[in-house]
Amino acid sequence: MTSLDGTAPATANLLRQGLRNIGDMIRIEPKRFAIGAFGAMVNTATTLFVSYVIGWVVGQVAVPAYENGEVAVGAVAIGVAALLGTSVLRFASMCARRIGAGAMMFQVQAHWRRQVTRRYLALPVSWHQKHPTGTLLSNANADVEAATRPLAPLPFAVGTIFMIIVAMGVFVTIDWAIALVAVCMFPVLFTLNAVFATKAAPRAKRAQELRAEVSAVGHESFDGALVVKAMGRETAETERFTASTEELRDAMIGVGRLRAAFEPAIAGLPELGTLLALLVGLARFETGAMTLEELVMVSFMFSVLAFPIRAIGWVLGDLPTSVVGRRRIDHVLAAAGDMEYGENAPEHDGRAAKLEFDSVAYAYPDGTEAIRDVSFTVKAGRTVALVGATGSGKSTLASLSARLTDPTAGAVRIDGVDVRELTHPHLAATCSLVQQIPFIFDDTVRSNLALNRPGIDDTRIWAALADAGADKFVGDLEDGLDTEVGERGTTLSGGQRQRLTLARALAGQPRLLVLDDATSAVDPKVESQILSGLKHSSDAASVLVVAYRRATIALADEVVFLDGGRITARGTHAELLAGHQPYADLVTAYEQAEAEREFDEETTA
Ligand SMILES: Nc1ncnc2c1ncn2[C@@H]1O[C@H](COP(=O)(O)OP(=O)(O)OP(=O)(O)O)[C@@H](O)[C@H]1O
Repeated sequence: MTSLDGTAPATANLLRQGLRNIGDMIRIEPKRFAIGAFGAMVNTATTLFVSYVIGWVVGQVAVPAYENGEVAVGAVAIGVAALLGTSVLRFASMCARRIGAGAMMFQVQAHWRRQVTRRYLALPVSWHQKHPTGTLLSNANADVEAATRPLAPLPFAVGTIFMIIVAMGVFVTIDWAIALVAVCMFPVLFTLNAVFATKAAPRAKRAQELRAEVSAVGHESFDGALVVKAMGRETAETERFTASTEELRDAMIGVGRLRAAFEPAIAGLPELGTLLALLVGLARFETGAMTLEELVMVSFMFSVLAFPIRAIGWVLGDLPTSVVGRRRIDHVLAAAGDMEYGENAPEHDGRAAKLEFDSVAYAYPDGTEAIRDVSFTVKAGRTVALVGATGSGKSTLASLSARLTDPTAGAVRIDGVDVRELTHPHLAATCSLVQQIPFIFDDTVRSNLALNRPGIDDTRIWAALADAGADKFVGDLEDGLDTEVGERGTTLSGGQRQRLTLARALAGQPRLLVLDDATSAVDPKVESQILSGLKHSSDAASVLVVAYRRATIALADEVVFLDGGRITARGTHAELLAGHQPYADLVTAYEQAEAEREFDEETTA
């Protein structure tokens, strides 16, 4: 596909793209498609055979009975046996058709969903920042379902095409005039489809966009449910959601109306064909060009074609939506900006790692220059505090340390190796970033800490909990490590959640720990205990900590002071306090804010 942005495909391309999409999906699930298509073909063959049997019974039983008044019992028995046998075969083949179609569709859906989510995980943070979660959910659900919609009726439609080909062969051998009537049906069928596709494609595109929008609005409203409630914005949020769902409803009704006009027209075609075939057949019968048996058989064939031909209408009717869905999936799959990992996994002795920033600059995709010419080192086993006013670039530096993103200039090195050269497992095992907003999975405490990483047993989990100051509260939980913590850890306090995410990082025994304001919700005394414990433990990791509290900052071996994305001062806390006024002002302001907060808490308690 040339365009990957989910735009409405031109009508001329739609059929080609839709068929290519179907071809791709058949290549994904050839066996299940083969089962469904084989079932459909056997089913249509039995349907055609019934036409033949009925024609034969009319010729061998009904006509002699009418003319001579005698019933040929043997012929009746053969007819009944043939009809019963084909009924059994029809039942079995219909099962194969339906099972093959359903299994194929769900397998292909699972395939696309895996591809899309794998891609999401490979794409950089900058890509995710531009794509709302609701839209991503819509890509993985609504778009995947839209792309695979033609698969449900596909084997039936393939069987129908087979049926038409066989029927055409029969018509041609019986009489050219009857064959002509059948042939005339197909140009009408394709003209109808072209008209439908022209009108449906832009509507289908809009409907898929709106599905994504509804999903994004819904996700945001549910995610921010507490803010919505606290601010009394329920009505406004409901109206916002209602507006987008109503637009989606109208778009879907628009597509439905078109289908409602298209499908009956397709279904009506064979009925018209049957009528025409009867008229032409009668005329040909009277001239002696056709026998009565042939006339009955041909009329019956036209009438049994009426229903299956709808399956072609269903597939064609789903094509515009499926092409739009597939384009939206391809848009995700083709998204660029992968973070390639290197091949280097240097040997180490398990002791703390050295982190080095060498003339690092970073600009966000929108052009905001967050970091400029930053150089400093966190020596092995040392603690460095990053201090700076809001927006000075602290979180950006923390993200660069853990390689959530790459610098636009300069290099970040761990133990002297550029982080871009390290393998992903090596980097993940070496460096742990703990962010201010903790993310807790809807699972047990144990699973949240271990995250299926090898070698993390209960002993290590309890040790990590102790280092993070979380062992006591986890020990007090009714089910201990087996306690389910709810979605995003809703059953825990903010400070408890932060301590669990810190313990999760520590359980992996990283050699470099990056704390981005990761203990802000923890009591200041406990925070100091945790950080001084980390600093003094025997297997101490190097620590880069974004800090706001004086006690935390004072624990650091060195302070790096950031202003507007640049380092404007470095030294110990005492040196900067005495010699760098902007630093002294900021730390004093932090201290006052902290004192006021504590006073407020004490007076409200
Ligand atoms: N996703 C983003 N896209 C564009 N600009 C961003 C993005 N994230 C941060 N910035 C900008 O980069 C600069 C540095 O932001 P950063 O979050 O690193 O600062 P910070 O020192 O951690 O701030 P705070 O103390 O408020 O957390 C700011 O000007 C900010 O507006």
